[in-house]
Amino acid sequence: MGKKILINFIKEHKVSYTIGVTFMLLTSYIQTLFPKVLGDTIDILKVNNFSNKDVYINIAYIMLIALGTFVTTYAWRNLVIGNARNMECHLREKLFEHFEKLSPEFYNRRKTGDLIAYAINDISAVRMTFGPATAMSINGIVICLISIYSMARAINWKVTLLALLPIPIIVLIMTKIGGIVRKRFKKVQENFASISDRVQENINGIRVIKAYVQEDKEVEKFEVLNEKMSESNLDMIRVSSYVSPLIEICFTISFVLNLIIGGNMVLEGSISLGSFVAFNGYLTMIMSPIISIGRIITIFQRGMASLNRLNEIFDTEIDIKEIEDCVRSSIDGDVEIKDLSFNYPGAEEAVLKDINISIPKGHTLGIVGKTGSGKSTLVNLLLRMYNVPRGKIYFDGVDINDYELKSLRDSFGFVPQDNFLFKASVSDNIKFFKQIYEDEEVIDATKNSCIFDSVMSLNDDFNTVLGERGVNISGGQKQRISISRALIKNPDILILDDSLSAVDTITETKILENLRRLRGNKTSIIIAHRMSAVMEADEIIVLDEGRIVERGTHSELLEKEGIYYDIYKSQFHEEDNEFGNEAS
Ligand SMILES: Nc1ncnc2c1ncn2[C@@H]1O[C@H](COP(=O)(O)OP(=O)(O)OP(=O)(O)O)[C@@H](O)[C@H]1O
Repeated sequence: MGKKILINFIKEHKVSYTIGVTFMLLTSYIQTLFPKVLGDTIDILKVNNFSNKDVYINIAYIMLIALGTFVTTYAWRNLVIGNARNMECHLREKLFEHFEKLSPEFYNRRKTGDLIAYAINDISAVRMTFGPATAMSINGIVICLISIYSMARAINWKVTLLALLPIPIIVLIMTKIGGIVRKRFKKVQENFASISDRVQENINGIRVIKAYVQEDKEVEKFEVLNEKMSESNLDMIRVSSYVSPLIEICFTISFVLNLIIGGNMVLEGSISLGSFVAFNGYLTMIMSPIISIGRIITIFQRGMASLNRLNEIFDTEIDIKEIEDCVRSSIDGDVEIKDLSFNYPGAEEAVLKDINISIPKGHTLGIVGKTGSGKSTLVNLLLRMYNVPRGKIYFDGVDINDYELKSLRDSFGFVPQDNFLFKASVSDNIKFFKQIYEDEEVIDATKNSCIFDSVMSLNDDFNTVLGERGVNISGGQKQRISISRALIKNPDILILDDSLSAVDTITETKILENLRRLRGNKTSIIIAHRMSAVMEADEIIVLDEGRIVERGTHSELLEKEGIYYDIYKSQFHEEDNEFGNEAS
């Protein structure tokens, strides 16, 4: 898939690539004219009473060569290297698009740092391969071919081949070293991913780390990773450092051979001094691309390793798929769950068992139960965060799998348990960057979720920029801003997953009153640990180990004197005690 994206990109840009490569070939050709003109000039100057005109003509040639090299290099660099930058941008965009489509399950399995490394390092390594390394290869091959041919013409094939004798040895060394570099580079990338993962985790969890005084321990752990990273880099450098000196030695041998044989030929008069100078000019010219072979091979090896890593991600199937003729309309509000059982991918035990629920449009369902009983899993399935078997969940009589994902999820206003705020203004966090809402609507949403006064007391009220993950406001304020984000949508189905847990009981009562007023004819699902949040619901289900063990209205459940009754009693007993203590 990653390779396919690249091939398609190259096909789409074939015109600019063709023009770019043509200019590149032209540059290489023009560059190889220089040693010949220089040799000719020396032969002219060597003669007594040389013609000034001939020298001026050759100087003009040299100037033209410089100008030609400048113009053609400028053109190909803009086209080929420019295309490589565009390719990088295109690849990153595709990767991000792919990331957005992958299910939460994928992110449960992967390390964040790893994914960041894909988006930064690997894509950059691919760009280097298809930009500078490809350009250097083409340029090098052309220069080498023309130079070798010109060397043979300047002296002869025998001396040329003798001078080039060390080159196959150089290529062999390069290929061997390249293989080792690739393996060691993979290790570097893996270590980089671990480092970026740790940094990310530490930044996100800095409060917990500080609260548990774990800073020194974390620094120690980081040092171990950093050492490993440095070690793997040094391992790579240890091998790649051989490259330049080995090549230098090989070329020195070439020059010595050439000096002995070519110098003697000049002395014997079988070749002119100009031809000897031109020959050496070509040999020097070959040196640069041959020296670059090491770098080029390393870039190619890295690029291929990165492309393989990217391919692995691009080939990760988007496991939540839409059918072809999917329903593109939004949900009206009827929810029907039939005999639903669910296992997390790869898990043996079901976390939901034989769930049957019917929520007519406009009703409110309350869900309570011990932690880990499956409440969040149930609402996540309603949003199809995981695949749901056919015939288990229906909205307005239509199977969940028949809905277009966008229409399905757009019908919900979801406040997840681990609500998330962006590093953006309060207003943008509520609108979710959609400029379709009026300021009045933002204000109403905050009033209904009882956060308006708190927002107005912020430095820049609705324009106050929240810290990453909303750190400059309290947990309860964060929850209420997240509720505002759901309410402004006026969704067909509202889901609050334990979203009132950090709100005091008086504010909770106000928010619930507002919800009842606003959502008279709309469906709502409220998950809560505090019974006060679900007491008014049309139906309450009690989950225990993935099963519905009790259901009914608040008063029906109290009459049953089961789990619900026990939790209710314990909570209200606590509150009575609290009030009692306060009064005393
Ligand atoms: N991504 C996951 N992969 C595998 N198992 C999971 C995953 N998410 C949750 N579980 C497991 O599924 C069970 C139900 O979890 P869930 O989050 O639905 O419970 P919950 O009732 O919402 O709990 P809480 O009240 O603490 O939020 C738990 O045993 C949990 O360990």
